[in-house]
Amino acid sequence: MNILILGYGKMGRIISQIAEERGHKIAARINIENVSDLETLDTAKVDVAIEFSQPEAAYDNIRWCLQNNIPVVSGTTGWLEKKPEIEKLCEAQKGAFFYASNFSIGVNIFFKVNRFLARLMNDQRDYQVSMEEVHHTEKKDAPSGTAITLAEGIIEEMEKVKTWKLVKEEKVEDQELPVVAKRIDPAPGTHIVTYHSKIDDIEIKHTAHSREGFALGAVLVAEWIKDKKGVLDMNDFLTF
Ligand SMILES: NC(=O)c1ccc[n+]([C@@H]2O[C@H](COP(=O)([O-])OP(=O)(O)OC[C@H]3O[C@@H](n4cnc5c(N)ncnc54)[C@H](O)[C@@H]3O)[C@@H](O)[C@H]2O)c1
Ligand SMILES: O=C(O)C1=N[C@H](C(=O)O)CCC1
Repeated sequence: MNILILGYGKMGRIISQIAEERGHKIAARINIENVSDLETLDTAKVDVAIEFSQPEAAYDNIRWCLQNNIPVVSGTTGWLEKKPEIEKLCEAQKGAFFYASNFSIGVNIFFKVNRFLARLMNDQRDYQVSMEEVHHTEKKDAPSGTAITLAEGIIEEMEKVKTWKLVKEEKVEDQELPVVAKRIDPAPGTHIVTYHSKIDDIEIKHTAHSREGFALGAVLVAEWIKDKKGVLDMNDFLTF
């Protein structure tokens, strides 16, 4: 396949490397400095775009792909207030748009464990749920997209939890799920969900050891999406 890389930073570089190791060609590597290269790119020769850029760039990048009939796989976090507009455009263009806050298989298993635990804890009124995420200091958004997906899972499963809130210390109203975001180098991504009571704590934790799992997941999805249409996510891709 001919893959367009939109965002050639920490993630874009690993994605390019894995894509080439898997026999794909890179049509172009686009960063903030060479966005204008898109004007002369032969879009007919691009099979799929993989977009890992920045919160303020993702919407325009994805819109450009859909307008040029290029299936697009995006992992950029921190721009999701505009996602409904992209979904509308995707349907109107009869295109393909795939979004995941986290492409690693391990985290997607963790998402399921998180929901299962939240369902069990729904009846346990003495426990207070909280979350902590740890990422490297260059990360632009907080909390992480992964933390938001975890929080949304908990909110859907637990009646008493109505919203999540980014906090410095874990002391909030009973209806709010507190999320603490720590920035410590070189952390590629750690997420901890804790249920605390006077008697005991229950904790689940996922630690990424590198960015490889995110990047491989994105390339595998790009291979899978080539002939698909519509608004898609990890529930469409994964078989578990
Ligand atoms: N979904 C996942 O699995 C996952 C995993 C890791 C990171 N991420 C997200 O991916 C994004 C990128 O992460 P990163 O660590 O590679 O960041 P990074 O800062 O290392 O790289 C981002 C790159 O985007 C480029 N960029 C800026 N504006 C652009 C534009 N208009 N068009 C194209 N490129 C542009 C920058 O030049 C930079 O090189 C972040 O939002 C991060 O949260 C998601
Ligand atoms: O390094 C990042 O930035 C990451 N972003 C994603 C998120 O916000 O959840 C995934 C983990 C790494």
